[in-house]
Amino acid sequence: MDIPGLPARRAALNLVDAVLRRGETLDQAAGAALARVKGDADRALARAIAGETLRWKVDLDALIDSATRQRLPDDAKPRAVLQLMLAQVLRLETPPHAVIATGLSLLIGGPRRLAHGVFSTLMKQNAALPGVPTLPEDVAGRWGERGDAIAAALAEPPPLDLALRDPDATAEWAERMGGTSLLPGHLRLPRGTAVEHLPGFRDGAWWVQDLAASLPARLLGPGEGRTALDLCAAPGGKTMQLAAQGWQVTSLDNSKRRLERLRENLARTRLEAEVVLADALAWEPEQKFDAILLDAPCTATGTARRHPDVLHRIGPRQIEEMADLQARLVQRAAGWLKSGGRLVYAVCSLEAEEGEDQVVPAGLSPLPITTGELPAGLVPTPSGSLRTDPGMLAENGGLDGFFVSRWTKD
Ligand SMILES: C[S@@+](CC[C@H](N)C(=O)[O-])C[C@H]1O[C@@H](n2cnc3c(N)ncnc32)[C@H](O)[C@@H]1O
Repeated sequence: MDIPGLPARRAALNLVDAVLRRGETLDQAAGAALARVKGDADRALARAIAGETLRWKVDLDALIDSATRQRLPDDAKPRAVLQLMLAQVLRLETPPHAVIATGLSLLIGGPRRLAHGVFSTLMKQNAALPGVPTLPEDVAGRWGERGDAIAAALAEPPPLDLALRDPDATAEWAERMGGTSLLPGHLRLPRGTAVEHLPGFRDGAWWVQDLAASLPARLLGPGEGRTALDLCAAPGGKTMQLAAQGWQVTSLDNSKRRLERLRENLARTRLEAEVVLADALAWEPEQKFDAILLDAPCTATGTARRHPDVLHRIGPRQIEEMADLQARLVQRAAGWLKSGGRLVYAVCSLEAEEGEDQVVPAGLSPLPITTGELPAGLVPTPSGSLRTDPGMLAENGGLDGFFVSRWTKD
């Protein structure tokens, strides 16, 4: 018989292992890792332990190394268990006795004694984490001078952002839910707010969408019945925005499972789109579009606040692979645009290869983004694109990292 709380800790260990050793995302790993954990609360606990462990891993390792005479190998199980134990005491305020009972049960023999010794030493020393997580060295190198501000934004999970189906009702919803708004149609609620119990969820009055993620569709403006292709559309955040903005939307994605979520989202919000399951690298449309939104698959490093796994599983190989796929998708999309049409390219990545370094596709020219189209505090780049990162708008709770360009066919 497992002691109470042990399945959640074992699941957290498996989640972290799947990220660090197999390069899976936390979401991909969740299905198998959480299968044996009963109850929403324990599943949420397993995810929280794994998330905080990955968010603070460099600092947790430094604490562990400060308390061992001989450095534990990176892949040693006692190190992995100690990371989880420390994350619980130092980040989730779990009492040490509960952490010891559940943590040490994941080890046997010498490793158990070793982990107990290291943990006790650190507790006696009142070990603490710094105010801001230390970025892994390669990540800090990539993010350069913005690294410190971004790291500061990673210290806590982000607030909850909602996109409202009816932007004219923003003030009404803000008052009803006690949130703040940084743009019409945007509502920000405190972090940890449980989504399903909020008013308006069942009626489809809103959907969860980070402020930065809401900007690409806004940059296509009102649709007035014209056609828009949402390429790489699932689970449909931007499809819903485009439909709500009056576009006649075709939503394409190559993931059947994710398109099912898009369909559920459309049904809940009572918005419409034609849904296409296809590979954008092979598909050919019957007619051209007035607007195309390419929210391309990417490394998603801009979402590190919510998905701290990206701090550990994204490197030059993944970035290059994605940049190459994005360039091919952009080139195909450019050919499907009507003359005078607009193409918005977006990635939730902080990597220049996926953003600033992507070239204007042949046959299109830049349609610069203007300050007036953005929330207060954000400005376009000198070349008229938009670059956001989690360290921006810090006093308002930050936003995800995105890169967005807008082009037009002359
Ligand atoms: C960044 S996500 C899209 C998020 C979505 N736009 C939203 O706002 O909810 C990228 C999507 O690209 C899809 N994708 C990846 N490669 C694709 C391809 N070759 N053809 C079509 N869709 C693809 C993935 O299944 C994923 O749903």
